[in-house]
Amino acid sequence: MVLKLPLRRSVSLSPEHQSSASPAEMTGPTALKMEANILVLGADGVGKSALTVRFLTRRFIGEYGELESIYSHNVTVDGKEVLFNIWDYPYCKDPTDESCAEEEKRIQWADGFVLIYSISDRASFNIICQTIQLIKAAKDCLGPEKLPIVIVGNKRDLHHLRAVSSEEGRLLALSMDCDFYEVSAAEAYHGVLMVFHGLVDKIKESKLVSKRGTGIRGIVKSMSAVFARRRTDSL
Ligand SMILES: Nc1nc2c(ncn2[C@@H]2O[C@H](COP(=O)(O)OP(=O)(O)OP(=O)(O)O)[C@@H](O)[C@H]2O)c(=O)[nH]1
Repeated sequence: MVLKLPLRRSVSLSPEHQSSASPAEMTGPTALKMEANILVLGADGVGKSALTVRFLTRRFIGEYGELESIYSHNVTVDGKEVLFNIWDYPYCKDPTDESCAEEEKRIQWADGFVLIYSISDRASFNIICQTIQLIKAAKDCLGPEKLPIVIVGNKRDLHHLRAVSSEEGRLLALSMDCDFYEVSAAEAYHGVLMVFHGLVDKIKESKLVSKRGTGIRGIVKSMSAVFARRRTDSL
């Protein structure tokens, strides 16, 4: 069965869209809505569509066919409405492939990242680390700054086929300074909900930190201007 989602939408990667789609708590009387662009990445078949559809519709339908991979939907998080733009995208195996050339733009577009592997597929786990490096490089964030990234081990229900232990997932997340969840999109909604709500919190935090950073830079700049003026006045 192929689910027809009423919430599909095409999102352009043009610069105008990038700026309007960044997470903004718009001020003023008109709106107080936050918008979050989320890129869901992972190897083929790990459950990117299943996880996304589970979050947005609470349903698991088994097969996802050729669904378009961008969804926009309003969800209430902690009593506030958030517009989620969620894009699920397969791991780029061949960097010469045309769609891979857009990878950097997709990363720039995103405010937060959900990196999925399947606990029954070690190869899908092995690519998580390099995907994080790719994101950090594209976001020009190779230092200690924390990017809103969550690592998700999906298909937890397949414990008899487990190829990656929970401990390995947790350790990877710890070493990469990311959050970690193990879920089953097939079996439960709550874990999936936690993933996206947790990510929204991270996105909010990172926005606050960058705002604060700008604030401090602004204060330093204006203080230097004052002192420079005093020095010239006293000459
Ligand atoms: N047992 C189990 N199967 C799952 C789970 N999540 C997804 N699947 C199955 O895994 C298969 C792939 O799921 P998709 O959501 O299409 O995976 P995807 O990562 O979007 O796949 P691509 O679009 O091919 O990259 C489907 O048969 C799903 O039913 C899960 O939590 N447990």
